[in-house]
Formats: sequence, structure tokens, C-alpha cells
Amino acid sequence: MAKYAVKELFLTLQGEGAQAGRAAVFCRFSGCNLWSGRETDRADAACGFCDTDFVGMDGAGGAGFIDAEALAEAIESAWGSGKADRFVVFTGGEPLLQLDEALIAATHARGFEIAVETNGTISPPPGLDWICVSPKAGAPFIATRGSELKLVFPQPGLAPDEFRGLAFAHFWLQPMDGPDVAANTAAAIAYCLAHPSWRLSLQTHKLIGLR
Ligand SMILES: C[S@@+](CC[C@H](N)C(=O)[O-])C[C@H]1O[C@@H](n2cnc3c(N)ncnc32)[C@H](O)[C@@H]1O
Ligand SMILES: Nc1nc2[nH]cc(C(=O)O)c2c(=O)[nH]1
Ligand code: SF4
Ligand SMILES: [Mg+2]
Repeated sequence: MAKYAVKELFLTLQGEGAQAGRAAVFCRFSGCNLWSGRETDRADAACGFCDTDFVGMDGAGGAGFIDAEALAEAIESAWGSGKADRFVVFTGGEPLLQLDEALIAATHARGFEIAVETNGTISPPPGLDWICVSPKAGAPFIATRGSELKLVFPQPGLAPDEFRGLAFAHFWLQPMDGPDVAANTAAAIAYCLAHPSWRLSLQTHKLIGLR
């Protein structure tokens, strides 16, 4: 049986947060601990606003990978040859359900800086270069330190000031995409104007039609 289930693997620009604009291989793992990914379950899910299809392994570059070497090789091949500043973002779904020390070692051995996008419910393994934590209302909050905290806003029951004293280098509000994105963006702007330690994170890839 394959060790890693990957929905899709692609080269793009990181669209969000402090690394926005940077070339990166996105490795999107299948599966999440806060939603099955099925629309019929969304209303009952712990995380109900997800913008991502992470079910199965049928996306571009998606597959079951037999071991860390095989997946690291696919990541290297997606990056392409002859370019420095190698950067991989592990996301999902929830990447910390699958990302382990063997895969971290194998991608580091190929010269990649390693970032994760995590929902904060699982303690990150050692060795990561960049940790973006995006907590979810009502879910356990375990990963209370990292590189950046990116709060999807607004989430009833999750006030930004709960997080402000934590050990993160950057604090972002990212407007919740969906039917209310315009109102959510206005609310995030108003919050950042009134609380300047928070900055606005836009999903820039969506604005310009990038993946
Ligand atoms: C699809 S998630 C995958 C990683 C991880 N499960 C997490 O939630 O952080 C990637 C990023 O997109 C954010 N996101 C998901 N749905 C969103 C939405 N509707 N609007 C804005 N950001 C969203 C998440 O909060 C997270 O920062
Ligand atoms: N371009 C681009 N940037 C991103 N940053 C975080 C993303 C994610 O889905 O985790 C994402 C994504 O899906 N695409
Ligand atoms: S935790 Fe992340 S991947 Fe899981 S449903 Fe929420 S936004 Fe989507
Ligand atoms: Mg995304």
C-alpha cells in the first residue's frame, strides 16, 4: 500500500501570507481530520468553509506514493531543473496527518525549503522551515507557535485577540471566501485598520487565476 496519498502536485506561486509571490511546488495531501471533503457532510463538519477539493488522488500529479523517496523525486521533478531557491508547500487537506520525518529528510536532501499549511490541530514534526497555522473555530488548537498565524475571518467564536500574544512572527487575517467574501473582506480591512498588529492576507492566486 502506498505510504502517502496525494491529491495533486503542481508548481505555482504561493498566493497567501508572508511568502506570497514565491515560486513553490504545492503538494496537496488527500484527507482532513476536520471534514470528509464530501459536500453532503459540510454542514456537520468541524470546518465548514473549506475552499478545497482534497478527496482522492485524482488531481494533476496526484497519486499514491510508495515511500518518501518516490514523493520527494516527484516534488523535485515538478520544480524542474536548473533553478535555485527550491521551495515546497505541503498542504491538503491536513498535511500533518501524513507528513513525517522521512519525507522531511528526503525533501531537505534535495535542497528544498519546506513549508506547511496546517489547521493547528496536530503538533508539527521537527525540521520544518516554515509553519503557517490557520486555526478553526471549535477545533483543538495544539500548534500554538510557528512562522505565521493566518486566521480565516470572520469565524464566530474565534476572536483575533485570543491569538495575539502567541509566538508567531506574522499575524494575518484572510477574508473567508464564499458567498460573503465582499463583506468578509470589508470586515477584515476594518479590523486591520483598528488593530495594526494584524495584516490583511488576500488569496492572490484567486485574483489572477493561478492555481
Ligand atoms: C485548504 S487549507 C489546507 C491546510 C490546512 N488544512 C488548513 O486548514 O490550514 C489551506 C488554507 O486555506 C485556508 N482556507 C480554506 N478555506 C478558505 C476560505 N473559504 N477562505 C479563505 N481561506 C480559506 C485555510 O484556512 C488554510 O490557511
Ligand atoms: N497559489 C496557491 N497558494 C496557496 N496558498 C495556500 C494554498 C492552499 O490551498 O493551501 C494555496 C493554493 O491552493 N494555491
Ligand atoms: S481544516 Fe483545512 S483542509 Fe480541512 S476542511 Fe478546513 S480548510 Fe479544508
Ligand atoms: Mg488553496
